[in-house]
Amino acid sequence: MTAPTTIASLEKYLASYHLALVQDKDKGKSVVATAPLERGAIVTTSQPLGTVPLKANRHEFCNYCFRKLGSTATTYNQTTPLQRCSRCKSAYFCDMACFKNAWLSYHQFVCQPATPNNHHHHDDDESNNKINDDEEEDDSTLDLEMTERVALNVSRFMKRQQVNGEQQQGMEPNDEETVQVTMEAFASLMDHLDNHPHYLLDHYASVAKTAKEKSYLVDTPLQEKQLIQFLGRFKCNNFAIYDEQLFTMGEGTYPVASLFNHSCRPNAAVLFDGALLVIKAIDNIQPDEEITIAYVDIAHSRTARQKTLRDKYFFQCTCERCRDDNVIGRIDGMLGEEESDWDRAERLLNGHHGDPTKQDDISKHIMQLVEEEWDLPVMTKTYNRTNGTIPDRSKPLSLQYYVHFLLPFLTPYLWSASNPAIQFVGTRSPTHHSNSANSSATGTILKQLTAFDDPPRHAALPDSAASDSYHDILGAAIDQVSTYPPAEIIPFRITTLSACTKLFVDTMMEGNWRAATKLGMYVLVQYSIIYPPYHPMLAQHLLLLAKSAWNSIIQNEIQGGKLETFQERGVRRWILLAKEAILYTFGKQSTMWREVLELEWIFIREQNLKK
Ligand SMILES: C[S@@+](CC[C@H](N)C(=O)[O-])C[C@H]1O[C@@H](n2cnc3c(N)ncnc32)[C@H](O)[C@@H]1O
Repeated sequence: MTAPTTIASLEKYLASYHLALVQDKDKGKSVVATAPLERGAIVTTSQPLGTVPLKANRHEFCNYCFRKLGSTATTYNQTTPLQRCSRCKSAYFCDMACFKNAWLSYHQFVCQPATPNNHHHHDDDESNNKINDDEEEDDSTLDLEMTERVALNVSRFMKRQQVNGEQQQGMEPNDEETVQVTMEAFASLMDHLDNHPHYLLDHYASVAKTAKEKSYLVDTPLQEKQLIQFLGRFKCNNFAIYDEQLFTMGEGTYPVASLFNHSCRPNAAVLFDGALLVIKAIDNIQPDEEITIAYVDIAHSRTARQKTLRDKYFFQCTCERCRDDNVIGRIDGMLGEEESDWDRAERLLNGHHGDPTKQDDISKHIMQLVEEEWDLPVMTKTYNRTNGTIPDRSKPLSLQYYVHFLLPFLTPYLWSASNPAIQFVGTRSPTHHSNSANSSATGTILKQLTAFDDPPRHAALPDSAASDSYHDILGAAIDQVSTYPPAEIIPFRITTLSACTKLFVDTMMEGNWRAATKLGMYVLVQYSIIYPPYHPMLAQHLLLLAKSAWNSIIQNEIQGGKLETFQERGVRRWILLAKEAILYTFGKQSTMWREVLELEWIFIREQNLKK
């Protein structure tokens, strides 16, 4: 009746992906590569031991497989709505197949006939209050639901083991994640129960008690003590399940993926294929190198990241981004601190009386710059790679100068430095759209990237970035901007980034594409500094920026403006970089891949029409 104490099947599973577990004195287990892994490669996949959809939006996706309608290329035009469980009226599934799977695995136990209180049919929930109620409920019930689902799976596994005797360890390598593999990984996870604060331990105890009293768990050999241990593991191991737009849909217990340690400069990223978690290499990884993922959004300041890592995961991060002895570590000094909870509370209490350091006033100020002072055609012509101009060093570097000064460092040169296969040869040949099914994925993209009409590197600005190394280019960019006198709104601060990301979304929603493009260019500069080049956030952002810039061109033409080559060049570069990044992250099966191909197709067609 005990959990697996061996990890033989798990190790065999990892070995089939060229991975090994090693013991690290500070981190516990670590996953290392045993063979070179190419950027874009699947490091491993991980099956959920339990998933819980967020209550507030569980009507938007299948609660079993976590696919949204139309989320895959093949089902894009499918209009069949999700099917709602007719009994509880609060769970949604793609079809009978998903419903049956969910029913067998957990839904038969947790499905309660609908009452006016637990009835969550979205169409009936018109009032805002109702939706808020749902959200509050999420926090208190999510742990219980996760405990129930995981406990059901674990006890089922234990029962099967009793019947079959101890699992026979086959000799063959297992490249499939069997239940045995998942269970071995789960049993090996840290729970940090010695570190959790008292109020959480009390919460775990009460959740465990409630779960154990459920009719379907009362007779299992699992004790409350073990359920408390599960809850401890959930807290420092579980994943948010998100969609392609990176919106959270739910939470999942993924034991195999939980073996990977954290870095604020990760070399791998977590993506989801429905409810299957996929870890992908976002950089080339060498044998013996540790594979890391980020547990927190690395766009946060060092203080904020480290606080979450301490409070939720109980460790002190010492990754390269968290140290000051290297270029990546200098990013945090540049970003500074975000608005603290205290500042925010004070701002809400006191209103905001014209203090330009406060977030709302920052936003107003930025919009004024974007709408009135930032002349995109003039700036692009002034600060480009061929003519040698740099912003006046005696004046503060305001937002638009920052963007036009830094963009040439970062895209394309930072990209080509991180991926030698990308070359900017300065040819002016038109881009050929080749998408033949049998050409290799990367081959197609790289050929197109060489068709950039950027000038060759020796003609490029700034000179100090003429080095081939990613770190040198980034270091030079950081050096350059720190020599300017401080601006009223300091462009490289994290507070400016958060204001601009919000404004970028707002202006896109308003259809103000010209402003959105400028804000998007600023966000691209910051993301290029903060995220590794093939990070999913960068892929997603490049696509949004390309779309905004394209819409801006169209909007301008409708209003009688004339098309400028610099605009086309920008859109083309962002489309190509988006393709490159999407290919290595979300992959060719994703909606994003289809979207970027569509955008490219429209773009090329329009260009050809004008010839
Ligand atoms: C999801 S688990 C990762 C696997 C874990 N090392 C193990 O042996 O089970 C998260 C825990 O691993 C440890 N950990 C992860 N990343 C770390 C890092 N960069 N430095 C130190 N400890 C880390 C922390 O104890 C954290 O709570």
